[in-house]
Amino acid sequence: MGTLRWLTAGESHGPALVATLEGLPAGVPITTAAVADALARRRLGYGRGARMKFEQDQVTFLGGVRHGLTMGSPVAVMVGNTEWPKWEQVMSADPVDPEILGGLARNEALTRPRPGHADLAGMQKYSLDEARPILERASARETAARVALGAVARSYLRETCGIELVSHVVELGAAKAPAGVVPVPADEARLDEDPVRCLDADAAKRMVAEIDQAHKDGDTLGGVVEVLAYGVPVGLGSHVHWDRRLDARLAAALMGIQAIKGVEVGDGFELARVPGSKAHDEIVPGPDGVRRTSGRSGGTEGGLSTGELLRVRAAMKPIATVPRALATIDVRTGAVAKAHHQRSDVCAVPAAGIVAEAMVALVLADAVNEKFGGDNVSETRRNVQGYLDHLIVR
Ligand SMILES: Cc1cc2nc3c(=O)[nH]c(=O)nc-3n(C[C@H](O)[C@H](O)[C@H](O)COP(=O)(O)O)c2cc1C
Ligand SMILES: C=C(O[C@@H]1CC(C(=O)O)=C[C@@H](OP(=O)(O)O)[C@H]1O)C(=O)O
Repeated sequence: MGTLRWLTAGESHGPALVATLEGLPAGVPITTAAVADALARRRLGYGRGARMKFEQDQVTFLGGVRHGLTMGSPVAVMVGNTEWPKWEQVMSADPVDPEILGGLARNEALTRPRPGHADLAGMQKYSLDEARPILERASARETAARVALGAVARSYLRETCGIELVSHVVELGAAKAPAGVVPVPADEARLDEDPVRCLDADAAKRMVAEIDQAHKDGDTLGGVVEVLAYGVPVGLGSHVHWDRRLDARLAAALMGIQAIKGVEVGDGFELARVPGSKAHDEIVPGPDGVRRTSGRSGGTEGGLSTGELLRVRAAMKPIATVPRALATIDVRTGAVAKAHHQRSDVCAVPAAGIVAEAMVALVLADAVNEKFGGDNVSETRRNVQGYLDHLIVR
């Protein structure tokens, strides 16, 4: 909707993912190391599959950044797959000798679509009789490209508005963190050290046990992540049209993450179950300006940010590649079969939290860019300050 544009391309087992981000001002600090750190956080998490251990993300900026600062030109970043040599023939852009391909186990036709993945509907839509060309792009490997751009967006938010994000896992399978656990940005290192990125030690233990049990049972798990954004100024997004609403933009961005099936803003669905007197955040005067007595709205009202803590949640369904494979058909014969299964994550909820942070960062960066503009971050900063200094109600 706003003024930033971004795209990703690349397949799960291709040579690399690429991502571009257009519309940022000059002067946003970003380095290869900062992006690599963000990508390393996405690979963490108890329950991830073998691939996360042996593969690395190789980061290369291809444009838009010079000596650690953006230049105002499109930022282009490449995330290389170190697994590529094993897939060079299977995923070659150019035709490969069928005799060579025929001898590769890796190239075996995937004709038994997995319920819950994009396999079957993708094959039907694109008229393909095997799932490889579908799953390669449906795979959440693509989220590495988003996280790379999210690192740039986060830096922009920090530099212009002092916005800081933090995410955590609030539910995993049947295990729940106690209500009211609200991390601050300074908790990030502690969260990243926890195997399930949960701040409550007892809940974290129960979450790990859930994953162990699922692993034993040949099963998979989903969960719920929460993203918090501190320092969001009042007035991002707008009430004037559906696609300008900040809550709608956040929901679309979170729902656009692979396997996310539900989004809540603030207390979300719970708000539907309580009377108005217990659903809203009362307005009171305070020494530093108007304040709210609670944070139920999650920091948006009428599609606008309120200046309070922004809080959104995303619910992830369990991984579709269930080891104890689900019923399907073989699309070439029509016969009843078990879905194809290779290595896979048992649970990727902690990683989904890092991806959710990136998506929230990109939405907020877009909304900040739209409201405050500027061709250099110093100009954006002046615009932010000028706006805050002249707020009609403070
Ligand atoms: C970080 C992350 C890792 C994932 N890892 C796997 C995996 O190893 N195996 C799998 O079948 N699905 C995995 N998924 C989920 C699939 O990408 C997802 O189920 C698929 O795209 C279909 O989901 P959809 O119905 O939301 O499109 C992962 C998702 C995320 C966000
Ligand atoms: C590669 C990543 O996640 C992948 C996401 C994914 C899926 O189906 O979404 C399936 C798995 O890939 P593979 O089938 O090759 O083992 C995950 O490892 C990553 O996050 O970097």
